[in-house]
Parts: sequence; structure tokens; C-alpha cells
Amino acid sequence: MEKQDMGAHVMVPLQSLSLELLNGEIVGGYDKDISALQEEISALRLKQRHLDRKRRGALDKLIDLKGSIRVFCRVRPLFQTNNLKTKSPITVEQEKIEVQSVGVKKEFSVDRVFNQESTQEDVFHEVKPILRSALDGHNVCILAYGQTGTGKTYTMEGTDGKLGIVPRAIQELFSHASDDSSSTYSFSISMLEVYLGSLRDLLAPRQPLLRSTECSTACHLSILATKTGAVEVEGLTDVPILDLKKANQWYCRGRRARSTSWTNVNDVSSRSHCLTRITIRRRGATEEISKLWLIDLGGSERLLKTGASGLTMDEGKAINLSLSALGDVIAALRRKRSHVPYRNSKLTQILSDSLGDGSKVLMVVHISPSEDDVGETVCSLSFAKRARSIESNREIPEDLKMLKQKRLTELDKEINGAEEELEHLNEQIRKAETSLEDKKKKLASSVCQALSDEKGSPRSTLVVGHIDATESPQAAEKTKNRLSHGSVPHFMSSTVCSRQRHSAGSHSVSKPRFTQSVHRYPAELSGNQSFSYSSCKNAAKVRSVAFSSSVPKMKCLPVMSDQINISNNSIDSTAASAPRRRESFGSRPVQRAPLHQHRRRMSSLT
Ligand SMILES: Nc1ncnc2c1ncn2[C@@H]1O[C@H](COP(=O)(O)OP(=O)(O)OP(=O)(O)O)[C@@H](O)[C@H]1O
Repeated sequence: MEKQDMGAHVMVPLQSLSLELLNGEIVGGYDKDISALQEEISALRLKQRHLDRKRRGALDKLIDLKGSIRVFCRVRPLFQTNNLKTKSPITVEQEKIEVQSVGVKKEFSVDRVFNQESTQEDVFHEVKPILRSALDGHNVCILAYGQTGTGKTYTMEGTDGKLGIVPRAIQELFSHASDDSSSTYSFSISMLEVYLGSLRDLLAPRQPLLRSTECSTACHLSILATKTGAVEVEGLTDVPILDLKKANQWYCRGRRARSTSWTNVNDVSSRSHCLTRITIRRRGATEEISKLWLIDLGGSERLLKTGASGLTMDEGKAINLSLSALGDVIAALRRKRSHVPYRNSKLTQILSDSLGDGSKVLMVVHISPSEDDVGETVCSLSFAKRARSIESNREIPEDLKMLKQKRLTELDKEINGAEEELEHLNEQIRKAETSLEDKKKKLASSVCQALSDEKGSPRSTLVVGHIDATESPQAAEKTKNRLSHGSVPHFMSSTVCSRQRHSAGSHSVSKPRFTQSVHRYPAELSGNQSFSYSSCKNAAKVRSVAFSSSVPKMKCLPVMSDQINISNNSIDSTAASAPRRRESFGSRPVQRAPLHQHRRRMSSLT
């Protein structure tokens, strides 16, 4: 290990600091309070982790029971341009749609139907649980499928004041990240479109010299699969998003870059599949990375009906081909087939690690209520049926269905209970952390105050305990035991001389600990928890004690916010990165080890 050169500074955890004046008064004796609070916070955090595991387990079971591929159906309101005289061929129930087509009644089951009156909030309410899965580390795909002009973009993007799933999901991710004190999250965004069978990076830096019909290199991205089965799009722009505002700005930029054109059916018809990927990195007890895909698929359409020709016709064909490949993949997954035909389209290749095992898929199939679109409606609902054909409720006997419903309710309760408890715990942790911070500040300022009051009065002793927040619980426990038994390593024990002086002074603290003398210079409070004595010239007589003699040379190291940097003539809790003059504390041989090594050695003693 590289030898560390030691200057004249020592770092001491702020919470372990108290000052013994020679009149016996102990200033800043918050040590016990502080360690009690730290213990309380660790216990709460342990409970928080346990509850979070319980909640995640219940959510996984719930989603598996409901089906890891879920299909919703949303019916678009009728337009003025639709034939309003004829009766709509569609009737809907909570989980069922009936379509009257050429005199035949067809029935389709889905997991949830949103009728013409359903709002964006209603839809998002049902989407929310799957977002929790993404935050818990699962890859998640939310896809909007349907005929051109039935509201896919409306559902995913929304309009001003009627935000769709994507902006709401982004908002939800940030809101959850700020509420969850058990983990830290970071997010990044990528957007691409699958256009005419190739991939376009929608967030790539703009290339002003290119005309809109020309493609930059960002148009020819290739898909890579790693050994672990993860899929990456080579060269795809991935932008870290630090806050909601930035996230929305990037999302709007990607939306604007999307290819749209006019068709007979929709003035601004999307001519591609638009994929938004949010990468979620969650750091808690372990680190988890997951992908949330939010996909606005191109419109499924009969090419003649859309009046397509030339390029628009090619776009339509490409969209239909990849939708059919997507249908095949979902059907194979549903049937648990050993071969899943991911390679049949770019769309399914990109999604191959987010549609299969361990992933959650939600497809919102959009339909029109108009008689004119009944043929398309039947096609879209047949696609939905194929996607959920195996696990649909209709194939489950009535008694099993009831059992399933009962279990779902139980799991729902379990999740809600765990979430309520977690909220309560988070609040308790926040309070405990605030009071810990207060105590640390009080300790710092009372020590500082006492030192400044003591100017010119008899010498005082700065007492430093070794309960360090950065130590492992086991090490902290060992340290605590050692402190309570008054045992310190040999190299830190007091000298005969210092013991004599100590007993000659007033009462010592009840459990004598690691003791450091401080030059009593006039104090200057230089910030919240920062006080510096460096500028004081009139040093009082230095009281020699064990610490000073056993740590003769210390180097100034960067200081954490809850540490005080003690030098032979300074105490400073601010980050001190500038090298300071090296000074010797005493006559003992130089011990070249930084304080954290001393601490480790101390804490390893039983
Ligand atoms: N539920 C709804 N409530 C109100 N307006 C809607 C709804 N669904 C769709 N619309 C409106 O219908 C029009 C077409 O919708 P949208 O562009 O979202 O369709 P699309 O399925 O994305 O079409 P394409 O596949 O051609 O891109 C838009 O003006 C949209 O605002």
C-alpha cells in the first residue's frame, strides 16, 4: 500500500466530539444522543428494506397472477366527421367488447376496457402498478396498438392539459424517486423510431445540412445482443435526465423529430413506431438496472383505405409487417413456446429482452366506435385476442376464477399495507435524520462557543469518541464495547505524564476515551458546522496528551461534512483540500498512517 505522508491534521467524526473544560464542565456531550439516533436510523432502515422486499414480492405475484402480458382496450370518442346517424356497432363492459359486424356478433375479452368517456387519468391509474415493476428492476413494455387515427398518440403523448402515459410516467418515476429514501435512482432517456425497417435516433445531435428526406448515420443503428441476453442499440443517444423539466424537454425534442404525414384517415399520421426508453438505475442494498419502453406503434391499416401510394404505401407495408411480427412474438410468449421469433423484425429484435421472461408487457389496443371502421376494429381486437388467448379468464373455470380474484384482493391489500407502512417509516427516518443533523450542529457550535469563551482560561480537553457513522454495524458495536470498557489500543493510551496532568485537572468524563488536547485559540465560526482556529496567533499553552503524542504527523485530508479536521492549531469541519504545512505533534517517532486506518485498527479490537 502506498505510504501516506501525514501533515498536521486529524479528522474526527463531528458527532463523537465533546469538550471537557478544566473546571469539569463537559460541553457538547451529545455523543450518546447521536449514537442512539444513529442506531434508531439503522434499525428503521433495516425494517424499510424488509418491508420493501415484502411489497416487491407481493407486486410480482400480483402481476404474474394477472398475467405478465396484459391487454387493455380503449375506444376513441366519435368524431363529427363520423357517420353519426348509424348506431355504433360496439358495446362495452368492464372487461368485454361486443362488435356487431355484418350481422354477426363477435365477443372479445380484455383485461380492462376504457370507453369513450374514459379520461387520461383513468388510463394512467391502471398503468401505474406496472411502473412500480420497472422501478423494482423489471424490464417493462407499454405499447399502444391500433388502426390509424384511433388515439394511440393521444394515449401515449396526450395533448396540453391532457397528458398521456409517457409524460405522466416520467413524472411518476421522479416522484417515486424522491419519496423512496431506501434507494437512490437515476434515469436516462433514449428515443428512436423504426421507420421503413431501419432505426432512427430521435435524440441525435441535429445535422442542419441534411434535408428531411435524407438520413444521417443515426439512421443506420444496429442492434447488439450481449452474452447475458441484454439488447443494446449501438450508438443510440442516451441522455441522463436529472430532473422532470429536462426529461420533458428531451421528450418533446424526440417527438418533434418523429416522421409523420397526412393520410386519408389522420392529418398527422405517425408513419413509424416511436420508442421511448427510460433506463432506470436503482441503487439500494444492490444495484438494479431496468428498461421502461413506452411505444407508440404505427397505425395498423388497410392500405387502400388510407389512400396510400408511393412512399406512404411503403411506410404502411413496413408498419404492418413489423406489427405482424410483434403479434407472432407475443403469441409465442403467451403459449410459452421454446422458439420465439424475435428476429423477424427490427421492432421485435430491439424489444427481445423486454418482452420475454421476467418482463411485464401492457398493450393498449385502440379502436374506433364508428360503423365505418368496423372491419379494422375486428382486426385489432383479433390481434388483442391472440396476444392474450391462453390466459384469458374465459378459459378458467368459475371456481378457479373466484379463487384467483380472492388471491388478487389479498395481494392488493398486502401491497397497500406495505406501502402505507413504508410511507410511515420514511417519515420516521426523515424526522430522525433531521434531529441527528440538529444535534451535530449544536455539538459543533457549543464546542466552538466553549472554546471561544475559554480564551485565556485554564486548558480544556477535547474528547473524541469513536462511534463512526461510516463503520459497519459490527465494527461500530465493537467500538462501542471498547469505549464502554474504557479500553484503547496501546498506541493511543495515555502517557504517565498525561495521566498525571489529567488527574490534576478537574473531573474527567465518566468513561475516559480517546483524548486530544486543543490549543485554546480564539474561535471564529466560519460557516454552518465550520470553525477555524488557524488564524489565531496567540496560542495558549499546549496540553500534552496521549493523542497528540501518538499521532505526531497528520496530513490534511478532504473532510466529510460530519467530520472535524483537527490540527495542532486548527479545527475545521469544512472540506480542506489545500495542503497545509506539516507539523510535528510531539517527540514520538513518526507514524505514517492516516486516521481512518487508526480507526479501523481500533474497531477491529474486541
Ligand atoms: N380518447 C380521445 N379523446 C379525445 N380525442 C381523441 C381521443 N383519442 C384520439 N383523439 C383525437 O383523435 C385524433 C387522432 O388521434 P391520434 O393521432 O392519437 O391517432 P393515432 O392512432 O396515433 O393515429 P396514427 O396511427 O395515424 O398516428 C387526434 O386529434 C386526437 O386528439
